[in-house]
Amino acid sequence: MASKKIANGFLYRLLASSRKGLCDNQARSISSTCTRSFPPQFGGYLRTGQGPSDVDEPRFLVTGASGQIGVELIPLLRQRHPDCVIASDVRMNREVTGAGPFVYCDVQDKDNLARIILENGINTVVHLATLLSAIGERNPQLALKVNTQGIQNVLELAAQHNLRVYAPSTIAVFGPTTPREDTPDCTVKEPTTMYGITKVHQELLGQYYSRKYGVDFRSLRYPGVISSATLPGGGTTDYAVEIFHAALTTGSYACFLGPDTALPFLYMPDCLAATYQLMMADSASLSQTTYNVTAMSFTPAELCAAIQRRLPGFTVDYRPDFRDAIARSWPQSVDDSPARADWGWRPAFDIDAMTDHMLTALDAQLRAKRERAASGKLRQATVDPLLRPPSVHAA
Ligand SMILES: NC(=O)C1=CN([C@@H]2O[C@H](COP(=O)(O)OP(=O)(O)OC[C@H]3O[C@@H](n4cnc5c(N)ncnc54)[C@H](O)[C@@H]3O)[C@@H](O)[C@H]2O)C=CC1
Ligand SMILES: CC(=O)[C@H](N)C(=O)O
Repeated sequence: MASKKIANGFLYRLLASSRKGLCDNQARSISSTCTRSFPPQFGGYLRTGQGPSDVDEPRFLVTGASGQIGVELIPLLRQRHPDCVIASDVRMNREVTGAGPFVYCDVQDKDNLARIILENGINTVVHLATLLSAIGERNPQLALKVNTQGIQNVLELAAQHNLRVYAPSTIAVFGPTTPREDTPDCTVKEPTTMYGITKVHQELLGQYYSRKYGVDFRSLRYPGVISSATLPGGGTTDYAVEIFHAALTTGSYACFLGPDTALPFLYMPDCLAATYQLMMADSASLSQTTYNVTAMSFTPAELCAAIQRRLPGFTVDYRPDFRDAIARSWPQSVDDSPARADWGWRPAFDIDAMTDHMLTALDAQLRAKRERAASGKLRQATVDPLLRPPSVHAA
């Protein structure tokens, strides 16, 4: 055991030195060869827990589980890893809490986080707790606190207890000085929002803990995520979800972005597929800790036209507010070729496939809601979390 640790420490130094000269974000996670140990001089509560990382089966703690991504990622993880997923948040969401264990966890409270992790034999943290871009601009101090303290606590505990960490990043790490078309992974990152600043901090910190302590840290830089199960939590890309609800309820929508503000997007089944694929990927295949992923790019006017082709009476009027300026500081499209090359990422939904499926899924939900309201019963719709349409990006 001792000699294995020394060998790993040596391997770590060797890898670290051979990585000099690479772009930071291209530097390979040392966890590929050093997943189960970290430098022996690391102190604190090292190895006082249950040693959960000695078992192969992942045991997940998901923070921020009541949000847009968590509500759909939790059922997928529970389907694949029965009895191995604990959801947590500072607010309850019946869709998450109703179907498995849920604990209250404010990610700013490191002791409580540590207690949940150790008492439940957690070896993998899926860190989703975040304040998004628009809500973050309304309360930048809170966004700074929650977003930076949360990831710092998670990574510290990961180093101390040998946990794997998946924490999504965002296209909000890019800013007005970044090339806006086909934005690569490794480029200028000078965001203008507090959310973006905290996510650059997260990306760099994850990379640092990976290199220095061997933490298996992985991240996807999501674009706007579109989904039908729950409303998004206060971002700039939320219009692309709200517009579908409006199309099926009132038949008109007041869009807070201008008609020609293009952004990249992912439909939730693709987001879940990418997330799970990266989390389960062989670490030897990963050449960086954070990857761009994308499936489509469109403007509000293009999305409106796609909906109008299916619902001809639908109308949109444009009332751009501060979120339009945020959106215009982000990429219009991103280059995700490293994700495709390293772990075989391929999206399945383009704008038409996504629009068809969103309208069908939301319509079914609205009907079910009306039926439930009429009968006074509570029933949950079940969806296949990794639903695939006829492949549109097969090449
Ligand atoms: N939904 C999207 O379009 C995108 C999401 N992402 C990333 O995906 C992750 C999840 O995002 P969403 O689910 O969309 O966000 P969301 O806003 O829907 O959910 C975030 C959750 O975090 C919880 N939370 C807030 N403060 C907390 C605290 N102190 N302790 C514990 N929980 C707290 C909230 O209650 C909420 O349920 C985030 O890291 C976000 O940056 C990245 C790009 C796009
Ligand atoms: C792109 C994101 O990170 C999020 N959806 C937001 O708009 O803040």
